[in-house]
Amino acid sequence: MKFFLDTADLAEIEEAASWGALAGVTTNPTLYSRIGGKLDDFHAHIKRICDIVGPDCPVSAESVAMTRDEIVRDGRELAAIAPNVVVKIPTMVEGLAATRALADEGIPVNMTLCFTVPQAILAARAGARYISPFVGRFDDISEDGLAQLDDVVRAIGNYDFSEDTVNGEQIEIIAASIRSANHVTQAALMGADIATVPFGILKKCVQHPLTDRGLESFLTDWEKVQNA
Ligand SMILES: O=P(O)(O)OC[C@H]1O[C@](O)(CO)[C@@H](O)[C@@H]1O
Repeated sequence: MKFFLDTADLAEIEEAASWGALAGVTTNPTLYSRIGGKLDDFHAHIKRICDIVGPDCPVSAESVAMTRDEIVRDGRELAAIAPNVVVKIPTMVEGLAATRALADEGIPVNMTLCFTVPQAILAARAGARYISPFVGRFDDISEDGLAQLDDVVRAIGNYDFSEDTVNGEQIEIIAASIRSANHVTQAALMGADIATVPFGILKKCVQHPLTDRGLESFLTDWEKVQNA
């Protein structure tokens, strides 16, 4: 499984990128608004993210347009920002149609707001390169977000979508709306290709109390060696 960072915060992206294990970034309108993002700076901001993570890390930037033609226009503009931009499009009829059009132009799409297996299969058939089932938001309505993610991973794994995607590339499932390190564990056990995680959760994925305790005792014992 790969780790993507789910944020629009440049400092968080810089720090996570410096850890050496970051494979991509996802943003959405809420995350951009949370950092005080302005409309006329949006493209420049996505470019800054692309520059930080480098050309091998996909950066998802979301279209908020509601019609096929507007989404396609938005998608082309977003894709022109940098070669690693992935256009994020909501799972809806106009979004599927726009995904097909963009995929046919070789532009990768991350189909977002995906909650069910039929939605995921339609996204795949429309040419999406990434599909983002939401875990936490499903839990929020007293459903089982992890079970739903598992269903999507298995259903997509049942078929060959290489004729549907850009250049026959393999579809990757992004476990999204991740709220805990355990969500990451379960997503990995299910075989989700990617988990996109907020910075706070990424830090929790690194930490463990036994690691801290073990480190403390190793340092204390090493002190003793030095003073022996
Ligand atoms: O439910 P949350 O925590 O707001 O997460 C929403 C999810 O939507 C996304 O836009 C999907 O990629 C991610 O940015 C995020 O993981």
